[in-house]
Amino acid sequence: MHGAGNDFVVLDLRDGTPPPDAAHFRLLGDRHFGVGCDQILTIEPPHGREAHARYGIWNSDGSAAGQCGNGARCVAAWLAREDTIEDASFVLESPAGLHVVQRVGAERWRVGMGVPRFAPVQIPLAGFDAAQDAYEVDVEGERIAFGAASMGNPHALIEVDDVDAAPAARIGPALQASRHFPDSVNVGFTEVTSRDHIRLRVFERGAGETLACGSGACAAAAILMKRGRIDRRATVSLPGGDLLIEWPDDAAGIDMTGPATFVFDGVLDAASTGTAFA
Ligand SMILES: N[C@H](CCC[C@H](N)C(=O)O)C(=O)O
Repeated sequence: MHGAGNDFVVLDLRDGTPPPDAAHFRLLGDRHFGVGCDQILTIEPPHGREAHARYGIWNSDGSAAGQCGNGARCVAAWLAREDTIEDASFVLESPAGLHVVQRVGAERWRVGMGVPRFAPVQIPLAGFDAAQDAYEVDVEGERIAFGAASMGNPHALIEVDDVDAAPAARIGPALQASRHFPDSVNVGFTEVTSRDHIRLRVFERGAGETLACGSGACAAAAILMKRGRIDRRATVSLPGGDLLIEWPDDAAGIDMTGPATFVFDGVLDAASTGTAFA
């Protein structure tokens, strides 16, 4: 499946199949020796009673993640088809919490992504005590100014004049390796084009630059909305497609709306996980 070009292998593990180990996740994510994807999404029985199912997120380098916005929409679409869910909306559980998901079109879903967090300790961002609209650190001899937020996973955002010319492949890994981000970080580069539209590229933790990052779009919009740079309803244009982000006020959760597309279905051989995927 993919969400605006951010592609996934979805593993339905609700039959009790044990999740793959990190090596298998890396193999699944490998575009030459495996299936190939940015992240693997595991579907498991929920821990609580409110949710229909729980999803886990594994980057293609095998590392675990706390949130995946594009993945949430794909899991919702998978479950709606697999379990023939007729309800207009239902609840999913992720490592970041509970999310109401709602089909708003043939292949379009709205996801309640929760309240963004800005305290350095919640991101985590080391070396700063209190939340700031902008931080500055030295990276590779360059002074980098950025905003930071967590959607259940860490995000840094750098404003640029031309997003196409952003040094994502250089500054992305350098910021990820910085002592300021003990859990690494997803690095967004954004160009504000109007009060209700931004362009965004994201060099993701554990996957490199992807065609779209849902939690990154939420974090970028929240940082810019908090700075007063854009309105509380904005379109985020990523290389793989557009996402609509709505954040009525600082205490509210963020709603993200965007596509979820099936690519193919299959069953992995028993040597790997013996599980269906799409
Ligand atoms: N690379 C991210 C996880 C995937 C997020 C992204 N694909 C999304 O749609 O939010 C991390 O390690 O936090």
